[in-house]
Amino acid sequence: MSNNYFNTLPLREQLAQLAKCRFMSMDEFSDGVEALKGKKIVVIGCGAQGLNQGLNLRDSGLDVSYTLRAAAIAEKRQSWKNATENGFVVGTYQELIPTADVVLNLTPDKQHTPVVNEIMPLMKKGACLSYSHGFNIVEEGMKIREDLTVIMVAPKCPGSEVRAEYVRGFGVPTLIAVHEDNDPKGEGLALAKAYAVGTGGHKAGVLMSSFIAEVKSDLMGEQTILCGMLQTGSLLCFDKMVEEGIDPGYASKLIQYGWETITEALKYGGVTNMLDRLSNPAKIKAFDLAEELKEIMRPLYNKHQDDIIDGTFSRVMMEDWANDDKNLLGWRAETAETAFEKTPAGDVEISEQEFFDNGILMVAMVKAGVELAFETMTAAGIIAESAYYESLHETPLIANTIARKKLYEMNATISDTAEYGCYLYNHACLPLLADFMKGIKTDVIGKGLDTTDTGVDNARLIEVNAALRSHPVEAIGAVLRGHMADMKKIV
Ligand SMILES: NC(=O)C1=CN([C@@H]2O[C@H](COP(=O)(O)OP(=O)(O)OC[C@H]3O[C@@H](n4cnc5c(N)ncnc54)[C@H](OP(=O)(O)O)[C@@H]3O)[C@@H](O)[C@H]2O)C=CC1
Ligand SMILES: CC[C@](O)(C(C)=O)C(=O)O
Ligand SMILES: [Mg+2]
Ligand SMILES: [Mg+2]
Repeated sequence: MSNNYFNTLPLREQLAQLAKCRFMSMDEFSDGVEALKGKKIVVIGCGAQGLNQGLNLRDSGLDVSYTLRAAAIAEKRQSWKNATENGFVVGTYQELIPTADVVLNLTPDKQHTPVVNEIMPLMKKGACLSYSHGFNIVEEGMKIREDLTVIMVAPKCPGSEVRAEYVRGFGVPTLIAVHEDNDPKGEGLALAKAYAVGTGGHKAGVLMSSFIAEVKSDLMGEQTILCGMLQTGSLLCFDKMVEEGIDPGYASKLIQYGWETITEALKYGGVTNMLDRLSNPAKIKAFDLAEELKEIMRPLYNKHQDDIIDGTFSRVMMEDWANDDKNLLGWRAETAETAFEKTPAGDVEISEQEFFDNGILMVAMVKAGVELAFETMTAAGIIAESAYYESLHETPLIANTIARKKLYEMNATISDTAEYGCYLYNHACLPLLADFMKGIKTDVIGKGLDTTDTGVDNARLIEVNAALRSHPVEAIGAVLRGHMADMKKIV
């Protein structure tokens, strides 16, 4: 029976845990991966995070092997292929867990309780168990053997991009935590820091966080701006363009590659830079559309955050787990049947600037989603640094997956937990924006403003520019991006 750990805490402790967030300076990682050198790291699960984190850790000089459930080995499943084709040792729980110094639990959240109950008896005394998301500890109240160290190293990024950014010589923002109930030898922090260096996270930024702060922000970011907004925006923008007579192939390409292009500007220079890429009339138009979108969607963002904080979201999702993922699988099938997903990107040239000029509504949706998610998280007690990584910085990393193979790739790469939350949001947001979309024409999605006159009212432009620059996500973003010297250009 799950026992929501967060809900057992007094408000005072809940607020303290939500506010746990300290940006760690680079010199705190001067020991590199030393704390993990010579230790046997055994990863359970070779999926999105498992494979990509393992590749990074091995490239960082660490001893990594995979333990998979017997069926995965016997049936040579994709996870077995992922591990063996990349030259990793693969073994059963009985073969590898007893020798492990550190076990990385990178199985789906739905499986954490049975998996941890199965492997815990096999773990040697004083070993370490690691998670990349706090759901099992916080939302299910999992209790871990007292002699085991429990840590979390959570990349704020889809598994595929954890690897891609590492290979580029960069990394992805990462939250680390040591479970206060399980740090018997006081080595949890050293292990978590070495693990973060091993995945390359220290090059992008690492926050000293808590299991609670990570869960309550991660669930919010993934359900709203990161996956939900991009899914809803893709479907609404595509259908509107086709309805208005835009070539479906062009519409498909503008969206599939547009999110990546416009959010690359976001990654480098925040919301301000993204809007500065528009002409002055288009910037003002995008600003006004975003203000309208924020007003319409704010109650939905608040509901998602409220349901995450009080455990309603987790309870409802776990009911679906108990019902064999009926909703998750149904919504996944529905998404596959959408016109956007079924229309290949056309063989048409779209310049980098054209994605901005013809995607004014997409720019507005990203602005509205990033700002709303940031505002809602910080209002719920999440600290600005964490909210920035979970809203603004991760959006382009999700957009990279859509550029590869549309919503299919995004939903296949993110966790099942995130996918479920994305569909939940999409189901609520599509009807919520129906009236708003009635007023949308091709000047803001598909064709661009039909004027060559780029004149604007000075006072209004000054007001818009000041508002852009004064949003709190911009201030914290400038500081955190200042630590991202190794960030590499993707588009
Ligand atoms: N996906 C992402 O980008 C992110 C995920 N996370 C977190 O990382 C963790 C892993 O998620 P993710 O990488 O998406 O997972 P995936 O669904 O991509 O991979 C699941 C892996 O676990 C194995 N597995 C599934 N069920 C079981 C089971 N009952 N027993 C043993 N192994 C099992 C699968 O192997 P097989 O089915 O072949 O046996 C596969 O190897 C989660 O806690 C998630 O919240 C955190 C940040 C981002
Ligand atoms: C955005 C979804 C995510 O939290 C992630 C990639 O960070 C997940 O759970 O997959
Ligand atoms: Mg996440
Ligand atoms: Mg997540």
